[in-house]
Amino acid sequence: MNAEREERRRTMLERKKARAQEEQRNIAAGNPGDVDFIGMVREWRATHADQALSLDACQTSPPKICICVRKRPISDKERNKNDHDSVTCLNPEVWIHSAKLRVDGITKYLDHTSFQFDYTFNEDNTTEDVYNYTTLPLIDFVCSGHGGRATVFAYGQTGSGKTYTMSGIQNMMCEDLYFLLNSADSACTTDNTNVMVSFFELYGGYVQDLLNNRNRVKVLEDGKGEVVITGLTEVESDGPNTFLEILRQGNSARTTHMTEANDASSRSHAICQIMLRDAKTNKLKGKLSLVDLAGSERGSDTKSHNSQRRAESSDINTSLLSLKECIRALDRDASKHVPYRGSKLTLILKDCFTSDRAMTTMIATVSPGASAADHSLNTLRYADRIKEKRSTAPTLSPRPLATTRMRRPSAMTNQHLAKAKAESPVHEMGTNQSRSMAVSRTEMSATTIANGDLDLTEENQSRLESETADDDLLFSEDEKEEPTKDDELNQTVRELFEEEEGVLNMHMTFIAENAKLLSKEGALLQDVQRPNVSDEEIERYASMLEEILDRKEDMIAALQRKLAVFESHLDAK
Ligand SMILES: Nc1ncnc2c1ncn2[C@@H]1O[C@H](COP(=O)(O)OP(=O)(O)OP(=O)(O)O)[C@@H](O)[C@H]1O
Repeated sequence: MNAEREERRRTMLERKKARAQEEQRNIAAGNPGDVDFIGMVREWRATHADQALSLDACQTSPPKICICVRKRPISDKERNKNDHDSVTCLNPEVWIHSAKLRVDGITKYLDHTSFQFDYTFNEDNTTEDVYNYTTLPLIDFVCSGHGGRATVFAYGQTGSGKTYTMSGIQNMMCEDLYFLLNSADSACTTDNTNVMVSFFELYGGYVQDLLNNRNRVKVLEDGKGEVVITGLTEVESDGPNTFLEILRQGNSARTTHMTEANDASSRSHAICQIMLRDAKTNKLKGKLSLVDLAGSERGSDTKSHNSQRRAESSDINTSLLSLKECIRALDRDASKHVPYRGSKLTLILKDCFTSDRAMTTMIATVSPGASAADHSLNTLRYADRIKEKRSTAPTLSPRPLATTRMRRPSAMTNQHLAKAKAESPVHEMGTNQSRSMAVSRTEMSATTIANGDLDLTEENQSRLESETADDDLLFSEDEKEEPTKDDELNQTVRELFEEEEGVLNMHMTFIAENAKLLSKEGALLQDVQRPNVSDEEIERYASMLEEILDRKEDMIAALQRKLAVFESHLDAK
């Protein structure tokens, strides 16, 4: 027996030493954190690496809605907190690994959740990769001169890389836009088309003009259903250099605000719109909107916030829920309703959802840290719901991408790009590539209102301006009187999604609590299985087990009640 005990001790010591060595190796490689978990993820990756497809392999004719995921590299701040990388992108899949304990409360194992999108970009992919596969086709589409509306959204948790990705995309598109406008087969050329740029922020219910001292401007929808932002600056850009300068001005207005007002940037939606207007008639020939959305934190993060912050969060949640519904509606039958009045954000982007010549890209950004896994899962679920149903792109056929992907920057533009890169917080990484058991969900039905081109003649503009009252969000008299089925539907959709969010939150809490209880049960069982356990200890075991089982029963009953109410509302609506 002594020899056996010695042997066990020796094995344990060896294991401990090997673990410590591995920990040191992980730290040296900039990968601190739970050694076992890191080891399991590493092993998982080694056995699954061959699942990743090349980005080219996933490229089809651009879908009407393209949803992709970008994972950023783990940051020094996360490393210092001993956070570890728990996200794996195997294009077109993304996997979230969660550390779990078995019933014994000791044995660790990995739980994996995966989703599949059009593309997934890992930490080694450059912003240029993201741009080439997601945004470049949209620029081509808009430049074809047929009134195309294209929108690129960056969505994700605060700090997950939305602004990093969006500012990189902005910088890269400057040149391609003019290259395409000047290409031989283009219906839009710089001779017959004016490139107009506006840049504004939606913060706390206000629209602020980033190209004009953050002036507050008004959003209004006239009797014809056209949405206009009155007083918003549109700056003409005559080439890539001017374009970069406009972007720099808009971004710096945002950045200044960020330092002044805490982390306001993460609470605002920043929208950069590039309008291609007919040089003679001012008619809109194409529009590209680049939208850096506000951080997608959930209600649970805002419990400690004051009422203003909670109102902001509620505003952001409403706009993000509404946005999801509008993009989903885009992908459905054109006769269906688009609930664009659900928020100011979607109202402003109305023509991007109601035009039959619309294309949308959603770049969902995720932080790699295990501590952000819940947020990352929420981001991926949000993106996953948008892409359930697929339709093909509008009949306009974009020109071959090869022409645009081979960008030939002029010396002068290069200088500007270098300057812009130096000024922007964007730093590039290398290149690589990286497929869900995407949960199929019940679709919410809705009905579409067709919309004509936004024709901003001076007369129209001044008429709309004179109609502007003190309210920031105005509707024509016709619109006000209308009892609006839209509003009711928006409300229903919002309520349903808020309720769904409540169920998901409760379910997640249930899982977390259940895991804790399982650990307790494991420890309890182990304790009572010792030799020579006293009667008192067995009694204590029985009473603690009863407590645990009661707690479980309560939790299951509460979750069942919430689920039943939610299901009855789903059926009713
Ligand atoms: N792909 C990436 N490669 C390297 N660094 C990145 C990448 N993505 C983001 N970062 C860095 O991570 C940090 C947070 O990024 P960023 O500001 O873009 O996040 P965000 O989602 O826009 O946050 P917020 O909602 O608060 O504005 C920045 O320091 C940025 O430089």
